[in-house]
Amino acid sequence: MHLPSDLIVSCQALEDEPLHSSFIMSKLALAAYQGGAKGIRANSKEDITAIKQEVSLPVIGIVKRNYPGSDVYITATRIEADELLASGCEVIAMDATLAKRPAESLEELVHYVRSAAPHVELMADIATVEEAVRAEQLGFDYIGTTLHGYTANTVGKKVYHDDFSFLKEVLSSVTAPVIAEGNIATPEMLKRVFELGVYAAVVGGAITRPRDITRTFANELQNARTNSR
Ligand SMILES: CC(=O)N[C@H](C=O)[C@@H](O)[C@H](O)[C@H](O)COP(=O)(O)O
Repeated sequence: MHLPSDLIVSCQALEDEPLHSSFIMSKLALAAYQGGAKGIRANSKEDITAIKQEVSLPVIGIVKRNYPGSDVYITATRIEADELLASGCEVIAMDATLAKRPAESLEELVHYVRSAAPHVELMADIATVEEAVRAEQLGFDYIGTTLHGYTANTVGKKVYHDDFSFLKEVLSSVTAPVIAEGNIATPEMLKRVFELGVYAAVVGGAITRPRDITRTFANELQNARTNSR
């Protein structure tokens, strides 16, 4: 397996984010590496190429792109898969929800990548247990909880709710390695998901999105001031 059973740090900043820059993502990846990350998750061929010049960690690659008429935006079609195949990433992650896709079916996309690059592993970004089970049937190498809380039928849910009850359900429903991803906000949460039996965990915003981190501090202060009035 390309990914170690360890901490993976997501280094992503979209166009509307202040750190949007492949150079900055490469330095965030370096900081993550120096801090102890054993893998990186990154968006776009450009970012992955820059990151690969800075660190030699395995990379989970995605391409986020919106298509009209579909909610699927993480590696939605073979166009994005081709970009990732050219990026040199070790693992390609893709939306593996049951949502309507803009082009080929999930099964076709898996088959396409498998035939084009048998050495590249596949991670399924799922939102429900049903999707996790289907992803296992389709032969994904890893199943990630990435999209739980981000699809129409799971909106508002968080992976950590109820002592990670969704994660526990996924873990008991599949035998493929499970990756906890989404809203892991503290080292204690990271420790907990490994206790529960995940193979690996991806932490993003809590480490690499300073605007969001600042907001948590600012909001806490704001709330304290409001409550003391
Ligand atoms: C839902 C979606 O599009 N998630 C994306 C997937 O790659 C990223 O924006 C997240 O940062 C990543 O999943 C890590 O999660 P968090 O940043 O919460 O630790």
